[in-house]
Amino acid sequence: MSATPLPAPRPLPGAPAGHAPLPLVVRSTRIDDLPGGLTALVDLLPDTRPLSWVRRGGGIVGWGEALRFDTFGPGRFADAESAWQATLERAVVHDDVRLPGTGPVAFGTFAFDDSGPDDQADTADSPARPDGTLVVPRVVVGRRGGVTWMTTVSTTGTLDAVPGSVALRGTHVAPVTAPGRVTATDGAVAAEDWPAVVCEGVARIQSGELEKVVLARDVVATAERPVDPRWLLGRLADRYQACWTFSVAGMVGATPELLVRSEKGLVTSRVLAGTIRREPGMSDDDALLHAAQLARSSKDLEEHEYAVRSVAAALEPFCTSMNVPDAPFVLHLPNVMHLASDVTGVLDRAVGPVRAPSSLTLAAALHPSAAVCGTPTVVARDLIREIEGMDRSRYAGPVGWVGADGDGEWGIALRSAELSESDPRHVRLFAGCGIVAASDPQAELAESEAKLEPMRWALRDD
Ligand SMILES: C=C(O[C@H]1C=CC=C(C(=O)O)[C@@H]1O)C(=O)O
Repeated sequence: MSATPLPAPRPLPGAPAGHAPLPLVVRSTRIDDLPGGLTALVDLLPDTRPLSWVRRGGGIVGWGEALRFDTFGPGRFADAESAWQATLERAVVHDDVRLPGTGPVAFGTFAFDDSGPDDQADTADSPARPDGTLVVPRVVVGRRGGVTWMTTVSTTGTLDAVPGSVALRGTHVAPVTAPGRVTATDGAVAAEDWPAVVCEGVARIQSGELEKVVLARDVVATAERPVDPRWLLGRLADRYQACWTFSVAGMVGATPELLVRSEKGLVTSRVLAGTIRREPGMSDDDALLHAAQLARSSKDLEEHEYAVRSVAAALEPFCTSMNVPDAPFVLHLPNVMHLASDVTGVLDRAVGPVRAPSSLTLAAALHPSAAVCGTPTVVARDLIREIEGMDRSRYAGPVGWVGADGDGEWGIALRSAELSESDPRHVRLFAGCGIVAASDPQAELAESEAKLEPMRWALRDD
């Protein structure tokens, strides 16, 4: 698919045809009547198109669409950035809170690859699926430290009359519905056939064509009832506390991997690669033994090193100084443990035409890291296209949010699922594994099952 011109934003309600769009009027105010707890934010969400970026009870959730931009092809990031900048130019902002995530905010989700599958439809009946989506919600509720706020976005050119807390009390949220019985079937490549795909990846690496490739598979889950994204979000936010629980335009998950956070000139990336399974019910002592085994595994350390190098190389041009840890730590999650490195840098304010690059621009520069693609990047991406046999859609692409000053947080959409637009009972779950010369295909299949566990568990009706 080729780049298409920047799509015009959907017409604003209240905007007279042929006239310049009305300004977006954005107001953030403190609110103080929200209970504490890991799911307090996601519990506020309505069932339709909920937006979420939540971790350890903090973060932001949103609902309603004041504006939405869909972008396509290789220009998916740049077009979204231009649309966001144009939106900000006509925004009138009253921000009484002034924290990261207050004021105007856009949630986004982007496809892994910049060329969709050849057979992707593009007709009036079935328009092409966008490769990037930015949504400016009508309402955002956020929490950071002890401060909770609400942002409202008006497209009628006037300040909403009702202040945050009052508006929140008046919000009616439909009860969350459980999915009922869920059955899972093979996705594009059957589980039993997937080791052969990994075998091919290993053979290409051993032949010297490349050093690492990340290969993924999908599973299709069908629920008895339409899947309520809030069912998934509440369970994930509660259990996967070290992860960022996200929901944007039908892409839902709890990712442990932060592609980039940009905040007040400091950039951070949590790089993950190298995995060991954590069996259900494993004792803390056994978990520590497993962690030590992972930290010594040369195969996992090699996988990790490629990922760290790719992130450091992509961030370097934007930074005046950087800290790249010499050795990873082990991140403990309920289902797996990962080798992890937090790469940090100080943003060079002089880079970029007018001001420092936004978090979205940084995410675009970092994507795809070797945690989800491979080394060298282009060879790995081509091999994925050639042998993976699956449309990744937005799995392993950037997902997160950007604010008015460009600061924001973008994760990699892992441990994720894509809700079907056409049948709300259908969900695609994804998992992938970094493959190096020493990878064992059956062990990678088992690892992919462990990585599917969070979404399988989130879909469970118990
Ligand atoms: C590609 C995925 O995980 C990446 C992140 C952490 C560890 C990984 C690994 O050990 O292979 C992967 O690089 C996935 O969860 O689908």
